[in-house]
Amino acid sequence: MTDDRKPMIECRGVHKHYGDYHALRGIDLTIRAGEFFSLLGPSGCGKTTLLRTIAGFEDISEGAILIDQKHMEEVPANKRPTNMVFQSYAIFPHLTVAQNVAFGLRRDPRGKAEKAALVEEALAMVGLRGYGNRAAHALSGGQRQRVALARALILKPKVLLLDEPLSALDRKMREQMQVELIKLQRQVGITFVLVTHDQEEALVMSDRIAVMFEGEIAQLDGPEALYARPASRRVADFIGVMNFLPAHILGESDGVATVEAPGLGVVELPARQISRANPDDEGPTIGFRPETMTLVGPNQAHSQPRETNATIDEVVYYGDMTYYDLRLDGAAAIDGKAHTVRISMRNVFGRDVQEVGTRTRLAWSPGSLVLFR
Ligand SMILES: Nc1ncnc2c1ncn2[C@@H]1O[C@H](COP(=O)(O)OP(=O)(O)OP(=O)(O)O)[C@@H](O)[C@H]1O
Repeated sequence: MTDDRKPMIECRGVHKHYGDYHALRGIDLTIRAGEFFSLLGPSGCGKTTLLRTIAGFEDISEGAILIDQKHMEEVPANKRPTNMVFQSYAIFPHLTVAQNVAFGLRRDPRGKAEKAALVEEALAMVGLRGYGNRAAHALSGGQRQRVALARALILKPKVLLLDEPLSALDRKMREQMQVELIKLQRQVGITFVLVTHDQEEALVMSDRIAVMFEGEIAQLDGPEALYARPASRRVADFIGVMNFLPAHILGESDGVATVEAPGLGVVELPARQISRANPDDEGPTIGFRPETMTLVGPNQAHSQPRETNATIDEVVYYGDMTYYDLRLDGAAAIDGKAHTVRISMRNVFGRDVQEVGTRTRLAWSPGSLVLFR
């Protein structure tokens, strides 16, 4: 899919050093106008640093950052067309909700009545219409974060930068706010850049995601591509659960690799299922997601092209789902190791959860495999 929306944020060869520490190592990135973009990675990977350099809270050591096609080198944070929402809501508990939101307009020359109307509009946007006179200290965590959002949006920035804005909320509230943030972003059309270490949150909310490790972007893709075709084992491991089996490459022609993997036999994988070379990886590996293979009962029909016999080693019941750890038949024959893989099955009415020790069949398709090489 081509995207002809204009670039809103461009990072060109951005490096950041803190003394001897090299926190950003050559970031090249274009975020388009109106995109919901996430920076995702483990603690310390540099995602917050990157966000803060875009905001202008940190200088960069090398490279360039452009916002709305203008160089930001000489532009201080308060003159950039960006606004930031922090993890800790940073609202003033002794002020009312409306006073907190109006704080975003403190340097704005408009009159009192006009400002009050803008405050009302911003509160309506975040679902807090009529809350203006409440005391901020009496709000719930989710409501406080809405106030912080309203305060950031009232200035109508071109870019909203969000630094783990939902991480202080409990799970239910977080999921609710995720959906509301998506709706809000569509409604206002502002470019959102979200920093998160929560892969599920990034998948749920983003148009595109940059996965970062150690100051570098490991992969930049849409959620589905990132999940289905991770560029390396490390990305695959960070985004959800993936099974890995050592693979033996028997041959390759016209971009199609013929590969043997323990328990799976010989498969042919086209180029789109082969992930780019990655220096971290140890030897060729086959990967697949737990939900791409299915347990089938002794007489049960299935429509998958391939089948492997297996023994159930472990069962973990989650209510809506069950995870099964399986030992694949024939797996040990190849390298003498018993390879276990994890399969997830949605629990449906009328289908029993299988027990440990049960012999079973596993139905699968080569189309769900990824080769890392
Ligand atoms: N002001 C600073 N001085 C020195 N080192 C810093 C400074 N700010 C960040 N760092 C280091 O840079 C690295 C990246 O930090 P950053 O906060 O960007 O990571 P992160 O991916 O956002 O992680 P987290 O989710 O834990 O905040 C870390 O190792 C951190 O210790």
